[in-house]
Amino acid sequence: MKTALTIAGSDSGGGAGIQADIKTMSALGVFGMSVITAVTAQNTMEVRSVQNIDVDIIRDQIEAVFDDIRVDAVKIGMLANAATVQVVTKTLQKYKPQHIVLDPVMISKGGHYLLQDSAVNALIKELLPIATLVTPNIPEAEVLVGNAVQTEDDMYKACIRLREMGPNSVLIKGGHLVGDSNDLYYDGVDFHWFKSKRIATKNTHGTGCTLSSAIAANLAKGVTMLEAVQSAKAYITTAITHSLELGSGYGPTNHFYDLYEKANGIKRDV
Ligand SMILES: Nc1ncnc2c1ncn2[C@@H]1O[C@H](COP(=O)(O)OP(=O)(O)OP(=O)(O)O)[C@@H](O)[C@H]1O
Ligand SMILES: Cc1ncc(CO)c(N)n1
Repeated sequence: MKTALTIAGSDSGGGAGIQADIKTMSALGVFGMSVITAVTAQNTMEVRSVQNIDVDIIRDQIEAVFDDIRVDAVKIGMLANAATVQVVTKTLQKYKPQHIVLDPVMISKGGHYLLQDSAVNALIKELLPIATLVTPNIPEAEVLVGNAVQTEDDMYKACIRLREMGPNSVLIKGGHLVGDSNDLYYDGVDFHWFKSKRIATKNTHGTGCTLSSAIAANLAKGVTMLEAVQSAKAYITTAITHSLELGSGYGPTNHFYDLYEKANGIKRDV
């Protein structure tokens, strides 16, 4: 069985973070493993409090997995602070996984900081250069490139700038723009739009986590990056279409695999 490792924060509400990642990996038939960087007390409405995990146990979790189990792809989400960014980078450099999908999580939908401002530099200087793919949303892309990203033309420019910062490829997600929900991919040679109509729902908690985990799961199965992003976009679109009316805030996406299978005529390959 193919495997994927998520390095991210826990969301007690189950819609984002580690929980969304492992649900996505399982739905796509990949064995999910986790390194927890922070524990958030969170629901569909808010992040109430956060306990960051000590860097020693973060390093130990990564080593425990890699020293024993084959890791076909890594997904990185919430990293909380600069010390965590540094220990994750250093430990991954030791094991050199083939695929690292970096979702540069910064702020929750409710406005809570999930990455300290002081950690952004470390993320740019240390982690971006070892990423196979970086998947910022619009506000994250703006922070990383240092200027506004509001139009399609801005998205092209930001992709080029982000690629110069070191990752092999870039996917800027358009979920935060008005109009359709189109994501722009760039690998240094070609641009590619992954398009979907905007689905009229407030239940989009964890969409970024789900998308990046689906990409990592697909890469673990050995498809190309373009194919991995293409089918992950189909997966997230189905998961949002059938998102769940749970809680009073931003409800979670739906990882019921049969929906994805039916919507896309795809058969489970495990
Ligand atoms: N209302 C929507 N309809 C269709 N697709 C959407 C919608 N909202 C987001 N998406 C898609 O979901 C994926 C995640 O994008 P988004 O910009 O929401 O990420 P994010 O802000 O990092 O998510 P989060 O922080 O909740 O995990 C992208 O492929 C985006 O196009
Ligand atoms: C733990 C965690 N990671 C990521 C996000 C972003 O959706 C969140 N809300 N919580």
